[in-house]
Amino acid sequence: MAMCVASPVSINSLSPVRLLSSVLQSNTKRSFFISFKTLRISISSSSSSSNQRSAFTAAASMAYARELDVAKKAASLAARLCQTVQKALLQSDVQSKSDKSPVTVADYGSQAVVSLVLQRELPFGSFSLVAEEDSGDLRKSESQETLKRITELVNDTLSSDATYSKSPLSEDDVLAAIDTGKSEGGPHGRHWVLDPIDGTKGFVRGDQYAIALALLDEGRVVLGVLACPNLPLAPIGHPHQDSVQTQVGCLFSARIGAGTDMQLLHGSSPMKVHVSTIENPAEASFFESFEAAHSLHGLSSSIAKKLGVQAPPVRIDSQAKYGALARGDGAIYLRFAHQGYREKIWDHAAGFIVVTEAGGVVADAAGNALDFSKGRYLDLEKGIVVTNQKLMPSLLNAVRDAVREESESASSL
Ligand SMILES: Nc1ncnc2c1ncn2[C@@H]1O[C@H](COP(=O)(O)O)[C@@H](OP(=O)(O)O)[C@H]1O
Ligand SMILES: [Mg+2]
Ligand SMILES: [Mg+2]
Ligand SMILES: [Mg+2]
Repeated sequence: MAMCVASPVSINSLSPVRLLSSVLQSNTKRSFFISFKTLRISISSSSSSSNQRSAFTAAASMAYARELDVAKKAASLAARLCQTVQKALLQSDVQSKSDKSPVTVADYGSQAVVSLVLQRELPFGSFSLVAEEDSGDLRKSESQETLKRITELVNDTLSSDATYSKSPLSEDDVLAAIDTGKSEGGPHGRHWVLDPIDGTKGFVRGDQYAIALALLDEGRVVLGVLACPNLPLAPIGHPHQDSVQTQVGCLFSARIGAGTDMQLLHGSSPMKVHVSTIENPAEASFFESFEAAHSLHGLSSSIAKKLGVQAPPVRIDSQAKYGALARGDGAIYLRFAHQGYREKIWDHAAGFIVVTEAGGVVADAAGNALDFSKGRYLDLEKGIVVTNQKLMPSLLNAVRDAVREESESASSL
């Protein structure tokens, strides 16, 4: 039996994505001694390929598991804060950002809670967070009351978890936590990606919203969590569904290579979910934004018509659409922003992995994979389309034809 010298590999210096492929590619007279927190694998040069395969399986089953648990905890606590605010939403809790989009005390509070939980529970290495909100407006003198309210909400939420019972945070602590979200992301290292409330307009209306948290490692989305406090456990978008009594509040979670789970937001065991297996577009239903300002409803309806989709669109806010699609409620999600709008990575990263790990495909309108490694924005060809593997080719054909017709009719005007 060959004697081997172990060469340690740190999780901080090598991502599990690259680490796993280096385990598989190794055929030299070396051994790999991989140590990252809970995982220790030793492979000698005499290992059979089946040993290598089981090492791979062990590594794959463990990679990012701790990070996913912490992400679920962070998003669940943030959801608790959002639910408290949505129940008693006051007009003073809604402000307008410089781009005129709404932001509530819950958006800020949720971002602070997620940042604090991630930093406390994963203290090793550097911390990078790409998140939607920043504290600029909160530091203005007219925002003193708002900041006080956010700080109370953050302290109340954290103290509801036994782990964080003591030591209340100051207003400065909360501002600092919000501002950890200023990272630019990019193709190297690890970056958390957070939308503290996705679908703020839905949240303010009392409708759907999501807390969306993902982790990028070397430019790839490796895990994602969607907390959807108002999403029913029963399928949405089906006829007569409104009359069905159902529990509300779903938590979706996905890890690269490990599938997608769904559970009740505040309890229940996770169960695996899968996208719809529908192959005939006539049987498919499709999701789009509730807000016409966020997506061209006319273009979606012309695509649906070309495909032969019979059912009317299901319009709901937020990445709850990705969650619903991941469990097969509908088969297609279409999103075509108005000219000049640039999609942000936090609006799609968590939804992307929740759908892809459930067997779905997410692409731009030209069929390209989404690239989350370019910083805070996604570079896209026209729009985002999501469906199962079988329907994607015909969906892309319909998109191409509808987009061409739209530009022809615009140029003939
Ligand atoms: N003109 C526009 N076109 C496309 N998306 C827009 C938009 N204005 C805002 N958005 C994004 O649409 C998100 C909501 O998506 P949806 O329509 O699926 O609910 C918003 O997230 P926030 O609510 O986090 O700001 C915001 O980032
Ligand atoms: Mg916003
Ligand atoms: Mg958003
Ligand atoms: Mg948001």
